[in-house]
Amino acid sequence: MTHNMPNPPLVEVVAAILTRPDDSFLLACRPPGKPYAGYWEFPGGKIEASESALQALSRELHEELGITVDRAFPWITRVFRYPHATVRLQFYRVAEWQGEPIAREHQQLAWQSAGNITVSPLLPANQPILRSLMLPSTYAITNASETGETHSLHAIRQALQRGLRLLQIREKHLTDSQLTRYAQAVLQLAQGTQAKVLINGNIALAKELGLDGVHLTAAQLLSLHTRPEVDWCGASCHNEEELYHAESLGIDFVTVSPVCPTPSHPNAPTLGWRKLAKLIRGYSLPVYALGGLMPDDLIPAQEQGAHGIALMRNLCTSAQP
Ligand SMILES: Nc1nc2c([nH]c(=O)n2[C@H]2C[C@H](O)[C@@H](COP(=O)(O)OP(=O)(O)OP(=O)(O)O)O2)c(=O)[nH]1
Repeated sequence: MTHNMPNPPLVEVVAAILTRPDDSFLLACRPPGKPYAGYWEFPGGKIEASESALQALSRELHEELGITVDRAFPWITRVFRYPHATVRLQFYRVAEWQGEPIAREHQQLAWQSAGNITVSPLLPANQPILRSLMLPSTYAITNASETGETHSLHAIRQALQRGLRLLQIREKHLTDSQLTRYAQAVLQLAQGTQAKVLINGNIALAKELGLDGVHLTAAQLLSLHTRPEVDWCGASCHNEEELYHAESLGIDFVTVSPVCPTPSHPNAPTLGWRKLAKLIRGYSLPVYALGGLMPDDLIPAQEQGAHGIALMRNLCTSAQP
């Protein structure tokens, strides 16, 4: 005889990433009397039946921290199974608020940095969130095939000086030995900076040169059954199937493209902002919008739920990491 175990209830939760200009974000310690008391979490709480996620976010942040949310963007959504319940956590990045956060529920508060968390323990669901928060908002992609290597390396040097923190080497026209030399030159520029250097498609070369990781093409992504063993792994996605596969492999982040018309893929139908938003709503991985974008497109991309933007041609003019 088989027993059908009832599905645990799905609890809808909203949580806030409140970030200061130095990129530190606020964590709160769960007060005594709640499940997981003493664990650190992002401020937030359950969405009530009558509320939208955004309304719940505003209410919770007012109750817990005494602040008024002015502007918040949807970010990532993660489902996590606790023994007592399954929670769907909708994370929002709160871009603007009024007031200084104070602990209105006598909970401890701490501003933390993704690479250097000094409080513990964290709620178990939050570990992947911290990894996502290590990703910068701009992802640069090299374009030496169009500009020539000298110009490309010059642009990369300038972008690194301005604080670029994530870079993909994508040079499909180079021979193996040319690509190795170019990648070594990029690596040398990035040495001593905070930048992570990934390479498009070539897992073996990423390992051989000690790069920070690999960026999978969509075809390569679909052909894989396990995540490549590299520190950081991104993937190119264009549709639901690819997004789903990236999620199931435990990829760190994806690009979704093409959002706008771009010379590198002149005949590809573009998504536009609305379709991008629809495609990534409720998605669990950070998304970089890609295709024909300018640095000024960062806020529109984040308003649609993207983590940031990926830039190829407009790398030189990118002001922000
Ligand atoms: N606020 C918040 N909750 C989280 C995070 N990570 C995580 O797994 N959770 C889980 C823990 C809880 O099971 C659920 C949030 O429920 P809660 O009990 O804090 O909700 P609440 O503030 O509305 O409190 P209450 O109605 O139970 O008094 O989501 C996080 O970063 N922030």
